[in-house]
Amino acid sequence: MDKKLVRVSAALIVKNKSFLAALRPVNKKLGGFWELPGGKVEPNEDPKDTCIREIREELNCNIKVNDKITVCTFDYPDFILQMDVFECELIKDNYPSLIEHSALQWVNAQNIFDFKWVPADRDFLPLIKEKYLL
Ligand SMILES: Nc1nc2c([nH]c(=O)n2[C@H]2C[C@H](O)[C@@H](COP(=O)(O)OP(=O)(O)OP(=O)(O)O)O2)c(=O)[nH]1
Repeated sequence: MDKKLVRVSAALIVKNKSFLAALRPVNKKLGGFWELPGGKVEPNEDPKDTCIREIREELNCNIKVNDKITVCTFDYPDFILQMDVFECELIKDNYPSLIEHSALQWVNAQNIFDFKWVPADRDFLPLIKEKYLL
């Protein structure tokens, strides 16, 4: 049987040459790995709107979504991921809250590869480091 294609939108929330990473809870799929905040695109939803909605749900804050950085495709054992990654910024006076994740962390050029990232994200982190953190 063909694997299911799962469409996801992820937010690279950039601030002062750092971006926000979130730790997936251990009881979830890919638990204990770090990811970009975001989630599944709903039917007929614009992927940019997915980012805005998910960041409100997961971090209780408002973001502005800028350009698409990359589309990441990854073949997981049980599904195929197709994830749009957008450059985002926090709207003034918005601060992320820990709601659905186990931890949040600002990541910079020095510590980016110290985190245990979800497998799909490992592919595009060098690009992010070069473009946004240096
Ligand atoms: N948000 C996010 N998801 C990612 C990233 N990299 C990556 O492989 N994924 C995967 C993990 C999940 O399988 C899927 C995102 O969907 P989700 O956030 O709704 O996942 P979930 O496990 O919380 O949801 P569910 O299946 O329990 O409903 O994409 C990433 O950087 N950010």
